[in-house]
Amino acid sequence: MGIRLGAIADDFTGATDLANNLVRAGMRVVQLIDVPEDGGYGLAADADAVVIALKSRTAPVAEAVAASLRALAWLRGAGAEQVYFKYCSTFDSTPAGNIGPVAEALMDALGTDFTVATPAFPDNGRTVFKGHLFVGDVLLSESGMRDHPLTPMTDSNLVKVLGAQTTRPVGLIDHAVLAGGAGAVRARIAELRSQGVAFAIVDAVSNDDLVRLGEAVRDLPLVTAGSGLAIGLPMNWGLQPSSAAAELPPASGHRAVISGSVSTATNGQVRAFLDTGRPAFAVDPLRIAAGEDVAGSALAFAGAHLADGPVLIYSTEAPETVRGVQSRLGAAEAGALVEGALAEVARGLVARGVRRLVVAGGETSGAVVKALGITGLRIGPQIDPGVPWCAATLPEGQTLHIALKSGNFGGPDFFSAAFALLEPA
Ligand SMILES: Nc1ncnc2c1ncn2[C@@H]1O[C@H](COP(=O)(O)OP(=O)(O)OP(=O)(O)O)[C@@H](O)[C@H]1O
Ligand SMILES: O=C(O)[C@@H](O)C(=O)CO
Repeated sequence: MGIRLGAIADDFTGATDLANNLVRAGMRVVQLIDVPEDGGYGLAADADAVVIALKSRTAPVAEAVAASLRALAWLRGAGAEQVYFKYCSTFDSTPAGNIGPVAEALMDALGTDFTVATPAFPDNGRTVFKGHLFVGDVLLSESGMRDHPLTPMTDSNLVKVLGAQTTRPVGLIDHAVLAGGAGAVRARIAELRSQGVAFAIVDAVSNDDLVRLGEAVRDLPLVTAGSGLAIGLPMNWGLQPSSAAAELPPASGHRAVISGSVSTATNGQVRAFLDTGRPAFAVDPLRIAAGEDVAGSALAFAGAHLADGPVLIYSTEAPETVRGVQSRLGAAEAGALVEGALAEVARGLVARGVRRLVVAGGETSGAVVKALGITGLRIGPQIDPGVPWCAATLPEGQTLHIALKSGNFGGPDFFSAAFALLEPA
């Protein structure tokens, strides 16, 4: 039997976030790192859903479209009955805008003239009302996303934002329709379709809204959303939440955290870890730039402390410190130096017996997973909203438990909570 749902995610930690919500709603999920090169369908054996993680969010439009179509072809080969295009819950898009063109290309390839679009994820404070996206209590355009270096979001009106990214008409399914249940949503979809509307932004302020929407879109070949809509889809295949969907092999081996994230949430989590007095090593980009073997020093430090419990290797710093480094080295160069060093640290930690690894930061996660040669992840139990433990089979055959944390996700004691979750009950 093939998979039920096939998903294409436009970034790495976003893919894990989606997979996590699907698992919580009862699906067994495998996340693939990019499209497998030669078949690779064995990776999807016994999965209900496969999420393919791309790096297409900020790629040039033509590249994002081509990668998404490659992923679609693989998912159809795996038997996917419905396709889910996952983007960020803050609808991150460059001014050129990849969400519209990718969605259009997927619609054309699937031969469908209509789809829905909603980044709502109420559990993480993302809600859509009258087509406007809120982040916590403020409009998207008044949130920190306004100043994002790659994807600044200065308009909260998603009908307008998506409308600027597509030649096709964009409409709205508003909260009053959602309140009427799945039947009312289906009727509104039929109405919009008859008017030639191709995309409907959908309001959702609660998980109940997303469950109603999930039921209503059961027969659409393509849905587009943040990770929130995932909670309403598995039940369309008769699947119910169950802990069995999140089962991973038992975990053992040394524990470590690698943090290359510079976000506010991660800064707090690193501080909380340091406050516990556990061993921690700071990676300084300026020392790497000066030619010092910082990764080697970090590994020597870790080697001396791994037996005592989790070790943290981090480059996480407050925004003003990061800006200072970036002004001396250039932002891209600083990022590349740190990612290279942390990737080497990851390889060295695994060689020293680390089998439970937490990684903080989307770019950092991508660099670490690539360095470790991981091609697929089995998704396990949730640590905090959007972040599950996963199990990966390393190229040498060992199992590595790994958690990939998006910068802004997780509570203040995330690192300790993560390891506690893996302890036998
Ligand atoms: N001290 C530092 N100085 C300069 N750049 C750094 C420093 N520490 C990390 N970086 C770089 O900053 C970038 C952080 O991106 P990353 O995606 O890993 O984390 P994030 O942006 O906080 O999280 P997310 O993208 O998941 O929201 C990486 O390229 C990383 O190498
Ligand atoms: O939807 C989100 O906010 C996250 O899954 C994400 O995409 C992080 O980059």
